[in-house]
Amino acid sequence: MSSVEPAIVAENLAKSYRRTRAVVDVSLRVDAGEAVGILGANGAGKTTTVEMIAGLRVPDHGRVRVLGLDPRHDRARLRQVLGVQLQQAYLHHALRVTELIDLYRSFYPNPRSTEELLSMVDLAEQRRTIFEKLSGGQKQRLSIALALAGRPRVVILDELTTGLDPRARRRMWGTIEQLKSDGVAVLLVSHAMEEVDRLCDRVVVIDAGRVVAHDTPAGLVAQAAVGNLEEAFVALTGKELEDAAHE
Ligand SMILES: Nc1ncnc2c1ncn2[C@@H]1O[C@H](COP(=O)(O)OP(=O)(O)OP(=O)(O)O)[C@@H](O)[C@H]1O
Repeated sequence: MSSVEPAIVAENLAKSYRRTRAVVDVSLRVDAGEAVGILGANGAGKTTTVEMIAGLRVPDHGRVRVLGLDPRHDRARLRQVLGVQLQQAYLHHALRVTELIDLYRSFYPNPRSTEELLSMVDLAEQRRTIFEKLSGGQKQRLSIALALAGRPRVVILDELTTGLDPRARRRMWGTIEQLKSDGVAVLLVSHAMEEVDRLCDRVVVIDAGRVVAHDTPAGLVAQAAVGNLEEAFVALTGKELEDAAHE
């Protein structure tokens, strides 16, 4: 594998659920050490896109490679290099935080230590808490720790900080910046403009299953001739980011 190989390449992805065309045509690329954001209104096709990239859904059309691996055929090797945090984590409700972390660590040859993971997501005090007793934000932080347990070279994060308080959010941003400087490739689905602006080198704007813009945050603002990323999003898609209004 050459060092210039992109971490993620997705070409012309499409996926329909019965009559819903969730993803019509999405292409994107993420290189090592960069973060690429996917912005889109509710139902735009963001989660479906990242699920196809992670190998959790089979595309109707298109091609995905993650570090040169085909998610459908190289599943076992992919699991060693890819960390995925999805919106709904299906975790064993009766296990304690450290039991879940240690379970995930056991999947990898050289995992992060339990202490490092607890500290990265600020859950040291909850180490003995049973999963179902965690708050929503704590559950989310745990799912991020689990995604990072195996020192992945590629990370997919769906709604990284939605529902987290400002302190936890800043801490997660620091974690992502550290991952980037360690050469990890990050694909980030977000509704939070401030987060995308701060963390993402490039942004893919999706509307109704298609890429409508793909540029740096500053490039999108310039393209739309507006004052900030949120205004650029509205100008490019004609939609508000619903969730952003509630943050
Ligand atoms: N399992 C499914 N079965 C049927 N339709 C689905 C399924 N998952 C998603 N959809 C539909 O596909 C479209 C895209 O959904 P998707 O979850 O990919 O969008 P999203 O951009 O991630 O939205 P959100 O911001 O609300 O999470 C929506 O119309 C949604 O209702």
